[in-house]
Amino acid sequence: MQIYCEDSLLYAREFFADWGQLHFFSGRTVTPSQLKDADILLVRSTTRVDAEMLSHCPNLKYVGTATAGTNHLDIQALKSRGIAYGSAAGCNAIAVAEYVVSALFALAQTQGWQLLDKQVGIVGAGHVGSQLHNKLSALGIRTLLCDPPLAAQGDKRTIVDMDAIMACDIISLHVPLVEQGPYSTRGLFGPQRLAQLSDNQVLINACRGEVVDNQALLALYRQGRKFTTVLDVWENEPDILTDLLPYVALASAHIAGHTLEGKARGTWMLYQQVGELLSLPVELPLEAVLPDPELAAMTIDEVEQAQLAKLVFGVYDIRQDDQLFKTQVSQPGQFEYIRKHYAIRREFAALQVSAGNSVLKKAICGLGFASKAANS
Ligand SMILES: NC(=O)c1ccc[n+]([C@@H]2O[C@H](COP(=O)([O-])OP(=O)(O)OC[C@H]3O[C@@H](n4cnc5c(N)ncnc54)[C@H](O)[C@@H]3O)[C@@H](O)[C@H]2O)c1
Ligand SMILES: O=C(O)[C@H](O)[C@H](O)COP(=O)(O)O
Repeated sequence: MQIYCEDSLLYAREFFADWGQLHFFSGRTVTPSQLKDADILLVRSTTRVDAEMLSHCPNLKYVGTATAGTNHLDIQALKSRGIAYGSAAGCNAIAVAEYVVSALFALAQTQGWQLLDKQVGIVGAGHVGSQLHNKLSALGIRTLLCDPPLAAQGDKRTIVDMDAIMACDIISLHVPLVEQGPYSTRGLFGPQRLAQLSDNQVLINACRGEVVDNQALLALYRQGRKFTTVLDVWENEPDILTDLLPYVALASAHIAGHTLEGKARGTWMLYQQVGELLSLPVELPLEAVLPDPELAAMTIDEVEQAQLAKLVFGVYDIRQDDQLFKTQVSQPGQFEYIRKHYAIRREFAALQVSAGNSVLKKAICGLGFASKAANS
């Protein structure tokens, strides 16, 4: 079996090498003819799989993306060719939620907030939005969820509309890129909605760049508007609007989901899908490939913002990504370079925390850290 795999799939060799001949390719530069022998095609978000590409691959039985987003796959073309396809929904939801948590603690320090005074509006209450809601709720931070498609499907949680979201102190976007229809998200934050933001509001985009109109954002900043933005994703990646950089409080190279666990889980989910599709033995558990974390255990004795910030930054400090991005990304090729050479980042669960009492332990575990037994 010929398995063609984008070179950014972590642990592809460990999971797939026993099942066939593995061939690696580079996502942005791959040409359809390179994939002509593929039985199985495994990608991440940087490989576009469209009708033209599929027309060169007569043997293709399965296309999988080790990512949550699927907007780089032409689902209609896959269906009309009868090719099975799959994604890794939820693989990196913890990673993105922890990116946002780190952003909130970083902004709280620079802007002098108490996070408990803030209300966070979460747009898109799927895997990422729900993780974020759970983590913030564990700390007692108030959240609102907006997800009209889920509301229409009868989701039992309280779902608010965009007017309620626009009144929140912090707005965090976690929707897929939807091009058309009643729930389209392209330009969800276009010139009008962006202009409604007041100078003390925060907008976070860690979903898809095209959900926020970057030119409109730049125009508002140039007019002197002062609201805060955190951008992990950008319109037209990798050729992004670098003029925006000086105005963005925290900026990064579409790495919100790039924890080791998130990437490994994505590849492992495709391993499960191919195994099931072709009745192959699925024997390798995810844990078998993950290295032990190198993080020391930490102790906390109070649910106090500065102590929590130390824990969060001990695992992931978004300010380092921001600094690297802002100093390097304007040079040619650097957006992709930063992504490809991203440092190893673990999830909060990799850090064992000793907490002083049961209330604290509940908050710490709810945020995602592992709890260290008092006597160990
Ligand atoms: N920056 C990153 O590294 C990164 C990592 C993971 C996911 N993402 C992006 O984030 C998106 C969300 O990820 P997820 O795993 O939570 O996906 P998901 O499918 O679990 O959840 C998305 C939610 O958005 C809702 N939604 C769709 N249209 C909406 C609209 N117009 N208004 C409000 N809600 C709407 C859906 O009903 C769904 O519940 C992905 O599609 C992907 O594009 C980015
Ligand atoms: O949709 C996703 O899962 C994320 O955007 C994902 O982290 C993108 O990462 P990439 O595939 O580009 O490495």
